[in-house]
Amino acid sequence: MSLPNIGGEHVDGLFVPPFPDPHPKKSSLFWRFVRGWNSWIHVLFQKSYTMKMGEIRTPGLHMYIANELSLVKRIMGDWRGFPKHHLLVRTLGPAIGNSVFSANGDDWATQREMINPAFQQAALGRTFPMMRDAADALAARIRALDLSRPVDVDPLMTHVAADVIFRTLFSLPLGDADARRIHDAFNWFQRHAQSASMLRFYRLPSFGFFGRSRRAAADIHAVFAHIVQQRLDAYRVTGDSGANDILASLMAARHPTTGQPFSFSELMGQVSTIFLAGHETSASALSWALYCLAGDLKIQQAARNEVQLVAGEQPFEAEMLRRLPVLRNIFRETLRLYPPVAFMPREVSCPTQMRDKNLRPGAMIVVSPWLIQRNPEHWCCPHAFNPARFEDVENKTKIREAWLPFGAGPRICVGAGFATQEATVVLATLLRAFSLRPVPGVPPEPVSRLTLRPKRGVQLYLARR
Ligand code: HEM
Repeated sequence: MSLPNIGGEHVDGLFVPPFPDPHPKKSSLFWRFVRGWNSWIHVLFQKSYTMKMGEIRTPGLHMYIANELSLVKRIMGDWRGFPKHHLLVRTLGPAIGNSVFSANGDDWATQREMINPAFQQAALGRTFPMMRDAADALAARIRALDLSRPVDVDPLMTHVAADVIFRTLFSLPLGDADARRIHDAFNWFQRHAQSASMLRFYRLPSFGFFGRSRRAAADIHAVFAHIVQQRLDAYRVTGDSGANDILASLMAARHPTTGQPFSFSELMGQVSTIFLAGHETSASALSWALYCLAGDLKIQQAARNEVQLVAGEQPFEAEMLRRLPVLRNIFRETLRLYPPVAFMPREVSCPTQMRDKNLRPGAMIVVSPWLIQRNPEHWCCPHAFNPARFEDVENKTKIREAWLPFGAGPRICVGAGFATQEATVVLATLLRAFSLRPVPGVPPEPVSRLTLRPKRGVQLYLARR
């Protein structure tokens, strides 16, 4: 059961996009189960947004939420003391195995060291033309649609984000059929993984949900397993990685002490992680950014003017992106309002005191960008879409500490620079080619499972320019 959305309208000259109206009081165990079945953000109540630390008990889990910024810093900075929670690791297992997103301790540190080079500045520069090609292919796909009707931009954003990852991982564009297969399979995976998690939190049998999430994950793997196998076989024979892409960098990576490369199954784990962590999140951010731009025509026009001033009708170049501050702030503000990873669960590894609470080993402690980034103590008019807030130099420290859509500390998103470059080129391409208008009466509804997505897509009118 979901709460009514509020927002989707202008208040005091600012566009307030939709979010679930928080419950006045903490719900009972039963209602938390019912609401959490589909979406974590629908379990929240009013005080969740301002409390420093909260506590929730279910039959199978003792959970805390840490909102106070000093606690957030402590938790996110201590990757040994607060590893990824084993329930999250188990939920993600079928999709990403033991890879850099889910590993803990020294194993994580080694994996991170091995994948870092694929995302460094030089590598990012190499990926730019592939991102631009994917953005151009997206604009062509949209031009071929019947634009007299509303368009659901969400599957289009999933397609372009998956295409960007496909091109940068494998130097190959992603076909329409595979894009659809991935979109459907990951939605299916998220739905069943969410249900399986809720059942575990309540110590209930998983009723086959875990098995169904495994099948969905296998469907996604089938799209690229043969590519990884062929490239690895050729690399093992010739020593030639065959291209200058992320897969080449992963095949060339060596364990810092043993000198061993990733095995095929380790490589599949890293590729799946990069593929899923990299496209779901970016797709979500892009869909919400387009919705917010459609909701505020003035901001939309300001961003378009900036793009036109910097690039005119020329093809985009990487250096141009640095000269698009309005667009960059639109992306930041979208990630503030709709952080694709809304909750980051960690595990308490040894007895710990936090505020007035004694945390026991095994408890889950959650840091939530969704809550912190909508807390009125950190952000003025927290639910309003106001990209200009990021220009406020007086608030720089607060912005740095209370804005964490990419996480924080040593486990911060390895793809943050990649995602920013990708979103900027996709949004700039679309703003130059189309104008965007909302469809009255159908505001999107955010739901939060593994990632935060619009429940029934994002319907917009797009018109050629
Ligand atoms: C808007 C887009 C993105 C957002 C909001 C985002 C968000 C995040 C967050 C919050 C984390 C940390 C999770 C935690 O600490 O529990 C994370 C980790 C990660 N992200 Fe992203 N991400 C985005 C795009 C990408 C892209 C494009 C890639 C790769 C191409 C990527 C790859 C990863 C990986 C591999 C990790 C695990 C890092 C580690 O644990 O060492 N992400 N991301």
